[in-house]
Amino acid sequence: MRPALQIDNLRKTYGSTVAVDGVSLTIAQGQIYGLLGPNGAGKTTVLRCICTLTRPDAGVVTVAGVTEPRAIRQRLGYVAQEVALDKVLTGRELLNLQAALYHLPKAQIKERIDAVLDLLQITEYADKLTGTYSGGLKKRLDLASGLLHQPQVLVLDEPTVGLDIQTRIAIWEFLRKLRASGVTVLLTSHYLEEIDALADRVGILDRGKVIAEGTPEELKSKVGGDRLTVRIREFADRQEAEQALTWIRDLPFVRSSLINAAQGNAINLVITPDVNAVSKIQDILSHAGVNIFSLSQSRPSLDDVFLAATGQTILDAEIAQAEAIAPGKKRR
Ligand SMILES: Nc1ncnc2c1ncn2[C@@H]1O[C@H](COP(=O)(O)OP(=O)(O)OP(=O)(O)O)[C@@H](O)[C@H]1O
Repeated sequence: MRPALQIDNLRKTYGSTVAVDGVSLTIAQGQIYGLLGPNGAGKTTVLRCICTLTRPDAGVVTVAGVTEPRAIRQRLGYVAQEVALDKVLTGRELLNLQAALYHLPKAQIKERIDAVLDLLQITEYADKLTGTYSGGLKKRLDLASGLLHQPQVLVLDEPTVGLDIQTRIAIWEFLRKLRASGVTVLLTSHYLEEIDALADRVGILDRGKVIAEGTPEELKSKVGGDRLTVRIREFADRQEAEQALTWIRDLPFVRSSLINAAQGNAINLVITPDVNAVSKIQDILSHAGVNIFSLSQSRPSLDDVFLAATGQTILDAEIAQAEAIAPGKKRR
């Protein structure tokens, strides 16, 4: 079957910054595809190139078989990370404006607006000013707006950032329903669990390149091993974590170890699965007089996939990026 979306060797630079460095992806119809990566990895730039809002320096974007920008826009809906809603308009007025921008046939406009309001369950708010909307309601209106012209592909940039957990789950459910109706969804997120829960396939971006691609299960099983996290205290200092690590890093079942600054200097171990590792480590550290705040074993996560490919966790990559932009200050 023809892919819903294909990107070949996309490249985009801003001055000396290479935002997207040769990205190629193929997304099958009716899938939810997740693009994961730390801040600054190039996710938004990839989406903007796909949606014809940014012209790439090189590469080809094909949406449902077409490459011409106007034809792409007809087949694709885009919901940006933050949409500046005009607060003096009602939801319905904004959708009418959007319908005009998409040149929807006049006879169909009311029916389409009613349909998307119903789909997003916001009919009762449609005639209220958007200035009074909550964050979740605004996002639903954005989604309604992106779906107004019945696109085959819906592209969403961080659709749940800043939303409370109930609203996030409601949006996940909605995206699953959309997939079931045959719409292809491409979304970015730096919430690992969101991509893991939602995406059929995932592309992990770092510094403008795809560093891993596949189903979440494939990617996680490829990195292999179980994860064991030891926390000496909730926020340990690095030195005491390093000291504790000397007691355990040479155990036969420990494959690799690191001290995770973003997790309060927790000790992260990759271990051979199916060993009684937790109790062994507990015994050794207790004998050594090392305090244990928590000790847990888990299967690899998508963050471990990122870690295996780049040597740092997504959060550490974001902290490093923030430091590079404004030394000594946090970006978010
Ligand atoms: N218009 C622009 N002008 C200059 N540099 C830009 C521009 N847009 C993006 N960049 C740079 O390109 C790189 C990739 O940015 P992009 O926004 O695509 O990343 P991202 O993964 O979406 O991150 P975020 O989650 O923070 O939006 C970053 O280094 C960013 O600073």
